[in-house]
Amino acid sequence: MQLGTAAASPPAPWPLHGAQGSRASEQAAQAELPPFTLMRRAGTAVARLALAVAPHARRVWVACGPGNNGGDGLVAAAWLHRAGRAVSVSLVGDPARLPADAARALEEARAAGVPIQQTPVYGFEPRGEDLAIDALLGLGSSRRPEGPLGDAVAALRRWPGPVLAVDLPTGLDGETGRVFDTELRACVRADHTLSLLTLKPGLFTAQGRDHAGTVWWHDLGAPTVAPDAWLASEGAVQAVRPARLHAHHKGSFGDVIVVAGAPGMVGAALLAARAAVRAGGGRVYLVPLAEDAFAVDPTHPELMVRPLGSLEPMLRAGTGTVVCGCGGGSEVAQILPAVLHAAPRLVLDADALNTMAADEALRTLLSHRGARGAATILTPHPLEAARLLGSSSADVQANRVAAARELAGRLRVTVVLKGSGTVIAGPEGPSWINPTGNAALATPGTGDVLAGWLGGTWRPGEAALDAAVRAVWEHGAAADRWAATHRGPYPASELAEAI
Ligand SMILES: NC(=O)C1=CN([C@@H]2O[C@H](COP(=O)(O)OP(=O)(O)OC[C@H]3O[C@@H](n4cnc5c(N)ncnc54)[C@H](OP(=O)(O)O)[C@@H]3O)[C@@H](O)[C@H]2O)[C@@H](O)CC1
Ligand SMILES: Nc1ncnc2c1ncn2[C@@H]1O[C@H](COP(=O)(O)OP(=O)(O)O)[C@@H](O)[C@H]1O
Ligand SMILES: [K+]
Repeated sequence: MQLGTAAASPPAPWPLHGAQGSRASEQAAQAELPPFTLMRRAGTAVARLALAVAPHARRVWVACGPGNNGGDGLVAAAWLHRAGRAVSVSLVGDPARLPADAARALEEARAAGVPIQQTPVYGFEPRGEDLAIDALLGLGSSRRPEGPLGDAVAALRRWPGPVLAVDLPTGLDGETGRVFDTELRACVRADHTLSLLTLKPGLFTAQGRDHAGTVWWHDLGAPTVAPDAWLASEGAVQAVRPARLHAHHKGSFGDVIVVAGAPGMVGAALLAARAAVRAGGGRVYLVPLAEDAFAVDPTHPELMVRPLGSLEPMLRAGTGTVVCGCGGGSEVAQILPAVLHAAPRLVLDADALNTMAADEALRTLLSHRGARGAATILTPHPLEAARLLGSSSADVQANRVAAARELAGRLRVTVVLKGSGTVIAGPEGPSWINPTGNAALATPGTGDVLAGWLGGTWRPGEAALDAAVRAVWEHGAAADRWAATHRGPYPASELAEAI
């Protein structure tokens, strides 16, 4: 099934399994089924999808690797050959060393009369094929493809026609979405990927989206194994979208206090506050950190602008969600202790995060919030997360789910690790990956909008994780609607009005 397909009711969240979970699922299925059953199902599913995505294809090239991923490709090749397609297989690997299932697939493909070329791919150029199938490496992939495998990947990258990847685009780590080759060259860029047995998280975050194309999933009829993470869906978001009842009044939704905007950065605070209004926050107060800031937002007179001196009494009232940090500069340091102490629900972004990264005492205050049941959501981009973890953004990007989880556990907070495939993680339970959003969001201020949106949508009493999953989905969905009719970056001020 294709993810996101329109259905009578919006789809539930999709279960994601990393390498360990996928292997556990494979073992559970193998234990129940006669030998070769899973591979036959896998290869057949690949062949059927090939015909569905490229019904015109008369000639198909299948690049098969040295493991069971190659075996899936060989089953698909034989199936397509029997269906009357002109199939050519390039087998990269020693036929004598194939695992048992793949060896059987090779035997059957040969018996069916599929032309199979060995160790060829160097210098391979298309000869009129209409579709290429990447069955080089899947779950067993652990390092940069080199030698003949690297040549085959290069040939697939030169390929001008559509590419269907079996299980994973070769060169991509299915667990993390990192490309093994740090220069991002030795990885197939597929138009379609059919994830087999389980859906792999790496298809949806880090470099995964750019290499997987449209993701499809076939569970091969295997028993279900508890997921490692969830992919958010419209249905999952609807399930946690709070109702606006007829009898609701503005006090029903909770106040929002945006404390942000150091001198020269007041725009960031405005973006957050405007988004909080749009998100349905009850009363939205804007407390600029810059003393000479405006006293009213003329285009949004519903925003209540208050001087910094009024913050502490407002915090003492103890009911509002506080959004803190957007464009906060070094000035944010002065108010963080009070905010950490008093806010019942707190969203920390940008300079609030950088300030905490440099101040252990503030981090201790933060983790104490978790211990006393006060909820906090951190919205770092990878560099901000790295500063908090004492690592590098490359380390964070190498395993985004693990990094978000580590940070959530250390500080006892909910973490929204932003970027392609935003990760939402709490200290316990499965994490979430968000599939909405696109590179139109890669422009200044869209993170401020997200922080404000989160503050405005988060209801008193609601779990931080639910609010975060919903806000990130809606923020990305607005960008997807916009990108359907526009090119280039999405101006943050327009996004703040549109979600
Ligand atoms: N078993 C079943 O019933 C089912 C299996 N299924 C299918 O099997 C796939 C997993 O198969 P798999 O475990 O054999 O791993 P696969 O990805 O084919 O590669 C392993 C081989 O590649 C080699 N290798 C790795 N990286 C390399 C590199 N950079 N450069 C060079 N060599 C490299 C590695 O060598 P090694 O690392 O051990 O030296 C090993 O020889 C899975 O993705 C799915 O498609 C599903 O259809 C469900 C049913
Ligand atoms: N390629 C992308 N795909 C999806 N979302 C993206 C992409 N690039 C950026 N975003 C989103 O845009 C926002 C940018 O936030 P951030 O980096 O904090 O920018 P700023 O601080 O300028 O507002 C985040 O929500 C992030 O997830
Ligand atoms: K593959």
